[in-house]
Amino acid sequence: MLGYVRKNISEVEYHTWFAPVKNLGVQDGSLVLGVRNSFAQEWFRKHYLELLEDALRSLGAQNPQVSFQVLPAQQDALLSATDPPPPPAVVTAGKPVPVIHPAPTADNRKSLNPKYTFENFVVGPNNNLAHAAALAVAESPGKAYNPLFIYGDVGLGKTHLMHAVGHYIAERFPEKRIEYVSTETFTNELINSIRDDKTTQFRNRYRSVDLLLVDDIQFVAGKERTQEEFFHTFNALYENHKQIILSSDRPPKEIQTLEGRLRSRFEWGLITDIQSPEFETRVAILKMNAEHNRISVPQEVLELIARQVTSNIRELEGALMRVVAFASLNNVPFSRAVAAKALSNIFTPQEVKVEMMDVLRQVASHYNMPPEVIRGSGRVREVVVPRQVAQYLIRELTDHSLPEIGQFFGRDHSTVMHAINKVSEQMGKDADVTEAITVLRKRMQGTDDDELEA
Ligand SMILES: Nc1ncnc2c1ncn2[C@@H]1O[C@H](COP(=O)(O)OP(=O)(O)OP(=O)(O)O)[C@@H](O)[C@H]1O
Repeated sequence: MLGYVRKNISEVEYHTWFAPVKNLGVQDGSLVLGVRNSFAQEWFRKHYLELLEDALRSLGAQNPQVSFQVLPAQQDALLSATDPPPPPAVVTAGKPVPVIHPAPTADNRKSLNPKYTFENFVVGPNNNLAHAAALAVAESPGKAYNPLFIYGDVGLGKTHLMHAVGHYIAERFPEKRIEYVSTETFTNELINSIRDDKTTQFRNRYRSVDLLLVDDIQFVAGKERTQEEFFHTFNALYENHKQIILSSDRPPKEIQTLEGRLRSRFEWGLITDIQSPEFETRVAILKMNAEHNRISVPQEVLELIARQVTSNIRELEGALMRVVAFASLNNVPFSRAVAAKALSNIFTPQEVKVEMMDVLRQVASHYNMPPEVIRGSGRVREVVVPRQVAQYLIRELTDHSLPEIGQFFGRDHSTVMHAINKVSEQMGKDADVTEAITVLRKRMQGTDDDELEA
């Protein structure tokens, strides 16, 4: 099947998407393929389903069916070495599928962040040109665009893309030498080599690589000796058709005090920029991040975070981690209100309107039962009381009308009215109901700082 697929798509696509796929066997007449996350799952459904079915047809299948299943995370860069190991195996049709251990990190990859791969890079209108150029370079290093110059503001994925090219080449050509260096490190190493009389070693090291990735090249501005050295490194690599990728916060023509001969070299290949991601891309990045950390965060919470943090992806990821840490430390479920509170230093909490779903989730968590049960048709007291509490709090904390609340619970507005009256009567008399209302009200209005921050 893979042979068929490979003949029909580019090598880059094949390596990006198909190399990590696992065969999980046949289930109910459908071939199940394991993919790394729900983003990949959607991508496969959209772009490769027909191709895969054709591949099966070419092998004689009459009515080919293919489905995709998200594999448990294997090696996630966001998890630290001390995190517990991923779940042991996926069980499909009764048979355990062994977990595939990642290949040992090759020496030439040690300076590359394992998370920064093409697969983990969300493509949107803001970065699709840079992404396409990086893929082209990864496929034909030294031939497509040399150098590739990627520029953009802080935290928008320049380093990620550079490393992705590095991983891609390292996987396909393990013998190739790859060097990733920040301009600052390059400068410091040069200074040390001059001090220690080791400039020959320094030169040999950088001039003998197959792929040189240099981050933040704008910092060569005003450093004459570094520019001189880099000029010779550049020439040596370029003449030998070795690939160079440079990142910067601005295009070459805007780097002040950059020697003309270097500037013109930076412009020889392709210059491409990365812009700030728009809302949908930000949500997709957050979703992917949450999945990598094996945390299920409701869509509306991801959207709230994506609306608040708009320009820097590193900050966007930081905001998600903050919300996750906050919810887990305070042992409360994810909700827009909790996210707003966790991020209250970034924006003011009153900007966030409490939604019916938020209230329901908080009530469900308080009573330790699934939200659907509270919203369902059960009539036992254990369910009726939380339902009435939820309706009471929704009326108090949101702008929704009785009919709207009724609709949310699949009931009539008079039932909601009855629930609200009932809870009002019990306040101050029934200890459990009084406590539930007090605790939940505080939590959602964000006034119990002491409790949440303790
Ligand atoms: N399109 C994307 N999809 C998924 N994650 C992304 C994307 N773009 C950026 N990131 C993530 O955002 C964070 C910041 O990205 P990166 O370090 O590559 O930014 P940068 O542009 O090199 O920033 P700086 O200018 O500070 O060096 C990283 O964790 C990276 O994985």
